[in-house]
Amino acid sequence: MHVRDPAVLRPLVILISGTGSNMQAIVRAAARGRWRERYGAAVAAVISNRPDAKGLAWAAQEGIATAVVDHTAYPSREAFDAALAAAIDQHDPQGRGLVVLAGFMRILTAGFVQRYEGRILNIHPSLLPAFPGLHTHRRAIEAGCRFAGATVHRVTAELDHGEYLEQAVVPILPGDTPETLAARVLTQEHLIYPRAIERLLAAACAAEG
Ligand SMILES: Nc1nc2c(c(=O)[nH]1)N[C@@H](CN(C=O)c1ccc(C(=O)N[C@@H](CCC(=O)O)C(=O)O)cc1)CN2
Ligand SMILES: NCC(=O)N[C@@H]1O[C@H](COP(=O)([O-])[O-])[C@@H](O)[C@H]1O
Repeated sequence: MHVRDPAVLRPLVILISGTGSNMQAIVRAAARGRWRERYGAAVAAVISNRPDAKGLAWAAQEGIATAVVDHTAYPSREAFDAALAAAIDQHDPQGRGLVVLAGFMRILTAGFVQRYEGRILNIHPSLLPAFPGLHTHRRAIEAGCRFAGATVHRVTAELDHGEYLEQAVVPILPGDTPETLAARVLTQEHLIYPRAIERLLAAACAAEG
């Protein structure tokens, strides 16, 4: 007898700009952790602002819906964000899911952030509040830091400023380059991002059923 898949009440729409290794870690964690059965959650789509994002092909091979909203095709941030929101809403028409930034490299407007009222997550490759913005690993090394890491946080209009949900710390080793440090941090990112998402899903289920 075919058992109907449980309804997806909480779609996860993942935004990427490149490799999408965090997206892949989330997809794997969702399957391994049976998020659909346990929380009514599933990765509904992977959307990129860059047509050449390698993560799109991986997601498509997994049978996940993909889309490109190319930021270079729009005259303003507001126009891009409006097109991005329309693409997201196709996969979460009830607005009950999460928008998961995973290596997504565009600053979102305040209007976009307000539209998703606290349902946008991001992973940032530093121990916030240290080193918001770009080139975090080079900056940490140049600052002589002994530790680096990553932060999962809620997205606000202010860059890399929202509530922290998870953090991971790694040592900066003698001779580290931005590339060697990035690889060490990325390993931890792949652990804390799925963990943060699952905690939010479990809490939402407990609160809403
Ligand atoms: N409103 C917000 N938007 C975004 C946030 C946020 O916290 N609030 N997080 C970022 C992710 N991010 C760091 O974690 C980040 C991404 C991109 C940039 C940036 O300067 N982008 C440039 C373009 C860079 C490029 O295309 O390579 C830009 O948008 O002009 C800074 C931080 C995602 N959005
Ligand atoms: N400011 C955003 C940012 O720098 N995000 C960073 O992009 C890298 C690649 O992610 P990916 O392998 O998941 O595409 C990750 O280290 C992520 O923290």
